[in-house]
Amino acid sequence: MEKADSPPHTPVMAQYLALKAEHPQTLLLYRMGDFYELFYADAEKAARLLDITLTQRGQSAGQPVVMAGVPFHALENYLSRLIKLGESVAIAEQVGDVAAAKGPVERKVVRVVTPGTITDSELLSDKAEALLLALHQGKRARCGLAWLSVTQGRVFLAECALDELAAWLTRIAPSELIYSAGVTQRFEQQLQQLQHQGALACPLSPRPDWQFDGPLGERSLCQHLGAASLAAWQAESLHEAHAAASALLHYAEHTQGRALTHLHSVQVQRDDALITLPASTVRNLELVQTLHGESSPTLLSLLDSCMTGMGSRLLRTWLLEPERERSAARQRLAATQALRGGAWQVLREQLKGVSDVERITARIALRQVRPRELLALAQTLQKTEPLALAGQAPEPYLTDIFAQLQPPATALALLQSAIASEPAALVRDGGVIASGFDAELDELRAIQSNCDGFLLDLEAREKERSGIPNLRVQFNKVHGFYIEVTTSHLDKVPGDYRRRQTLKNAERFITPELKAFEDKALSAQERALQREKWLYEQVLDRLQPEVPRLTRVAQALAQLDVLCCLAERSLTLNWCAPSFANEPCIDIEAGRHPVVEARLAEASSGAFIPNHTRMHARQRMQIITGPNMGGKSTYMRQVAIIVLLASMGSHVPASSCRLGPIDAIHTRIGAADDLANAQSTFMLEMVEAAQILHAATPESLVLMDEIGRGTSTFDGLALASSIASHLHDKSRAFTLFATHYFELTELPASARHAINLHVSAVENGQDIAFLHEIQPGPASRSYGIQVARLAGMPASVLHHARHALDALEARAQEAQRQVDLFAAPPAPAQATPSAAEAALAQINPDQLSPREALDALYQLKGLLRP
Ligand SMILES: Nc1ncnc2c1ncn2[C@@H]1O[C@H](COP(=O)(O)OP(=O)(O)OP(=O)(O)O)[C@@H](O)[C@H]1O
Repeated sequence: MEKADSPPHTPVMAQYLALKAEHPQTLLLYRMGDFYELFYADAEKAARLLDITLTQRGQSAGQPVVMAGVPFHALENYLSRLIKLGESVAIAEQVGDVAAAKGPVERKVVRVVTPGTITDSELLSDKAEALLLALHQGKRARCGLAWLSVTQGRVFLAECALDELAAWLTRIAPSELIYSAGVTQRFEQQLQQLQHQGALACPLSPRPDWQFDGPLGERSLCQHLGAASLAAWQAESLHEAHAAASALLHYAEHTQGRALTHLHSVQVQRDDALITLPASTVRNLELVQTLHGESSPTLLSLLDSCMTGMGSRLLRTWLLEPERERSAARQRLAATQALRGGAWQVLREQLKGVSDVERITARIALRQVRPRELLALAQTLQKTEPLALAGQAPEPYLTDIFAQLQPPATALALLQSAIASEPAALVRDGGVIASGFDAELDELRAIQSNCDGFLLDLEAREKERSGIPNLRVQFNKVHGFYIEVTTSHLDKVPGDYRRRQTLKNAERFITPELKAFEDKALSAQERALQREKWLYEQVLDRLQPEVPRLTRVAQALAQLDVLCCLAERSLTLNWCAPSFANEPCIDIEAGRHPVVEARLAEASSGAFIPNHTRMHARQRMQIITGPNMGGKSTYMRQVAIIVLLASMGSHVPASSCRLGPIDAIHTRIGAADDLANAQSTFMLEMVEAAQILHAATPESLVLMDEIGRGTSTFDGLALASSIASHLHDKSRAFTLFATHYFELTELPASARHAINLHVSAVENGQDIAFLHEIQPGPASRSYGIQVARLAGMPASVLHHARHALDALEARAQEAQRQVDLFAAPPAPAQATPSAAEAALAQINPDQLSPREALDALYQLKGLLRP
């Protein structure tokens, strides 16, 4: 911007540019009076994004200064819009003394607001966590992950193989991802591809490579935990994750402008500890988003009746991170069962209006908390005290939760005595500290409030002294205190009056007594404000040691809220408690799809038809046939949803459910074209199916819906039959396989762990009615033309189709030739060895002298020549 021969920048612009140089990737909002200004390219970008006016003012370094600004009081509104657009914003405030400054007043970037590190309640969704994730490209196709929500104070670590990254990223769903600028180009492309595919819906920012320093990350984590090693957290050997943690902590602290003193725990997530839910499963089962990207109706939207944002966020985590080991699920079920007795109602009533203790606590630790948040915290802590006492329960998990609810007494007492009952929004406005908390503040305030009395008294005295009946003592911001005398009485003005201002019909005066009072009153106001700011900082200091206790209260509130929500949902929706078995099984009696059931109830369009599912070691595969619209997809999804709900420790929509160990839920459903990546529907279908065949184990649940339909009939049929055989023979996963290929119904004849099921429908003349019942055996036919009729297809087309169908069926019968789709294929032909390979096979290296070895090498090389 500054050319060699151009004049230098103005002092203000020089200061701005120095700050901007430290934040090149970030929009810099630079405080000037009542505005935050953006300059040059930032201004142009902000003008575009926020639709604010771009102006030019003056010149600096010989160039016009392009700028755009937002009023300081509307900052939060503009920030929230920028963050939603994925932008990061650095805020430079005036920190120096305006009066004392020579040249521009000192400014500093006090915080950087980024999508993954926001803490302001106004900018955060209360139902979802804002997570910052650092990703490290490790050795041998391993990745290190470290993530945190600044408002939670817990760091998560994980390591995974590169090909599992998509599933991890979908599950974590970060709001912002940082990675090293030194990763390979291929790695970076893969990340961008995940972003295109929707597995990663957040901004990606490269950070300097040196910040991804494993040993440094390990040391920083130890420091935060106050421990000598990470062994107690079983995190000492996760070197790739340590490198990610190093960048994570560096970045998070950089944005907050201070150390994260409230980081108190580290949790390692292992890929074998959680039930694998690949991105496609989360999408296909519409767990947290519909296929159209809306947040309702989904399983989460149906499940979430939590009273607090903390509860909603925890519920989402429980749903997306079910553990393979079932002790947590058992614990939650037992607690829910105890609450179902009636306590849930009372407790939920008390949880109403509870503030977001988790976020407020983090903001205390970061010293960003606002007065009204502290008031809300005090009110909540007051509530949790009786809650802790009321909730005596014989159930161990609940007893634990209630014990944690006991609020820290000192924190509560401090907040109650320190914070005014109706504090101003910001400390700088004053009126935040309660009266009675600090004698000096009370005294300064007394001077202000005695003001009115003194002025009335002075007015009366001056009226009497001067004999001017309409004399008035007043105050305005520009001229301060004055005595106003109308022109007609000017002759009576006493000699010690000094003129301050002349108006059309009056003169304004000051007296020595009034001047002395003015000095005292104005300085009292200024001093009271200073005192309040200081006291507020003192309160924050005294709250710091309480942060861990407050965090535990927050966690207990969140858990209680989720458990009460699960109790309420199970009663309202008539769900049953699942049980867990050690042997492989999925045994569901009268299962329902909860979201479809709710939709039917809402639309009053008939009752949901429950269906049973019986799968065990000797019955692992169901081949499901039947008409379109018959309910195959619904049935398969309902099984997966019930398995997932049971695994997270929720009741389930069924009359009974018994579940063996499950390590993953894989789904291959539907066909959404991936236009962004120019992958055809069929290609995508095969990619997903291939991933499943590689990953599925005998403890996995696999849903395959109409695999192979994206290509020609023979190709599709051939692929579908070989995929089914692989799942049955090799993976031996619990498989629900819905298909329109009748030929596949022959599989159970040769595959002893497979059975045929079909969805029932009845035909009445040309009409068809779906019964939505899963019944044994294959479907007799597919009713495609009847469904087309239901869809409103013109009668002439249906007539034509029916004729064509008759002809096709007749021809098929004539040409019927048994093809055994499931016969084992001959072994792939062995290629005959080449001359070089044959010669090589003859060589025994142990019997060769060095000379002979060299000769052999030349001979082999000779054989390679064309
Ligand atoms: N068990 C059930 N009880 C009541 N209604 C159901 C049931 N199962 C499905 N339905 C209704 O039938 C509709 C179609 O179901 P679904 O999409 O599962 O059919 P499908 O057999 O998979 O069809 P296609 O083969 O065309 O994909 C659902 O939207 C739902 O309204």
